[in-house]
Amino acid sequence: MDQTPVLSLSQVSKAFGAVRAVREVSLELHPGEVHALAGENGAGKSTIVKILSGVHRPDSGRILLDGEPVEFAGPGDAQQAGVAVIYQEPTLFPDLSVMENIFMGRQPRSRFGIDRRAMRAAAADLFARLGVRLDPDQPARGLSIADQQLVEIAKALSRRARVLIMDEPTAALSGNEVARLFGVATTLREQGCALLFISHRLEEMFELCTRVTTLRDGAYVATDLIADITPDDLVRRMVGRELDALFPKQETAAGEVALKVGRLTREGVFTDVSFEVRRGEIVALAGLVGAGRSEVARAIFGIDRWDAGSVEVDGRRLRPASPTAAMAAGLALVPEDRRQQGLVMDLSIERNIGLAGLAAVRRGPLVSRAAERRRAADWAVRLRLKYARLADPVNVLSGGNQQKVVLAKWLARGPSVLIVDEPTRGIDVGTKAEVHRLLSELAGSGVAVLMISSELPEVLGMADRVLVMHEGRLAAELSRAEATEESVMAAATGRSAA
Ligand SMILES: Nc1ncnc2c1ncn2[C@@H]1O[C@H](COP(=O)(O)OP(=O)(O)OP(=O)(O)O)[C@@H](O)[C@H]1O
Repeated sequence: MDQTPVLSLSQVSKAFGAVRAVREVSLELHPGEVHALAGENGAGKSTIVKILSGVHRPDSGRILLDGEPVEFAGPGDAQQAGVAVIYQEPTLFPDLSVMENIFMGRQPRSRFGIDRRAMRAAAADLFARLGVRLDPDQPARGLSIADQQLVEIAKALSRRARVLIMDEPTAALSGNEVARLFGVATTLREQGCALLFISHRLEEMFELCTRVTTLRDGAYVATDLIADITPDDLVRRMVGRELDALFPKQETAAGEVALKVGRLTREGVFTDVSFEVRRGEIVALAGLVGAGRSEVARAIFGIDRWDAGSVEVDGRRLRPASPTAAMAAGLALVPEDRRQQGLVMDLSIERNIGLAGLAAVRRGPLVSRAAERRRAADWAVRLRLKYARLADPVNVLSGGNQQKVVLAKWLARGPSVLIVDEPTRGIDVGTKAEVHRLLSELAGSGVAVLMISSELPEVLGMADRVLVMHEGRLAAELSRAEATEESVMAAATGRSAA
């Protein structure tokens, strides 16, 4: 590439105390390219994003804008320079309309005040440029995450952003929404924007990106043309070793029914859901985002009430709407939204892992700190957690490593029925295989596992049976042999009868 990059980093380093998050990393973003930033959990990707967007200042090294050194004293400076970040879950003002969110503080004015007609036209124009349909007058409240991201992208465009950074934007999107986002990204690239794209899904990097820069343990590994490398090459660059099988599913004989859900209904959310999970089985709950899978899980675990039906664990009926009763019966739920439901952010890693399983480390009325620490250390190794000290608060961990702490917290409890909602979302390829092996081992040891997953390869690779939900109902039950990409998608989109 002979043009000058719009934005680049040269030999940039950043440490947090003893943690050297980014070490002498260089990165060039050219107009008209989608550049992937790859690396395992804790490799330093988000730190790079924060340096590019003016949130963190590098300890050493330079940021160059159009080839000239710049300093971003804060996010405002980076924004001024045309750098915009689209986060996985944007934070719009719910009570304002789509167009007010876009033009916040910069509304077009006429002699009589804010010119709503001009604002509406400008918003419509931005959406037309992006090739998407959204109503400028709609309130932001109630927009899907995918639509909220589009509002953020429109906002960035309206500010004439030249560099768009997307930090794991696809993690919470459905297949169609990902396709739409990729369409928008391609349009922006063709219009001359530079895009930096972060994802843990290899296929996405290969579909969308032109080049990829890989980080490992904060250090720069390589920048490659996507066309020149294979997914295996990329994994090797990220992990620094060969990977074992990604779906190490053990064959197990199914035992007694451990979880029995009968005609469970929550009005307006899901209807007449019945199924069983036996000891030793991994049953996947598949379906599109919004089909009601997480809602069923939350109701089973007692977080949400249900209107009709029953849940039995080991033959005993559960008291509705009581997570305490569910836990006492041997049920565990690893929630989808881990930050809000899974962790106490300013408590230490070891205390967070200990939280759900206090009984196991309790001697008399006291919790043994030594036992808690040993157990936390043991799980940290098993899940390849990247941390400085177990006494550090979980909020200093990278996003993916926080996910691992939630997993550890529930796995450490030794449940008899484990419900995992998107167990590997945000988790890097190296650890994904590890999590799959753990789930498989747990099932092998007699745990009944109900796994909600939007990743078809994970569903097909791990499940003994696949239940598919469509619009709040079970649309199909498929054996491991019957479950294929086509059969699951057909049921998930309502194209096949139960
Ligand atoms: N504010 C902070 N204080 C202390 N350590 C931090 C802080 N922010 C990041 N770190 C550490 O820096 C390292 C890199 O973290 P970063 O969030 O950049 O990783 P990442 O590649 O984005 O990971 P993931 O894929 O899990 O999101 C991690 O070890 C993390 O714990």
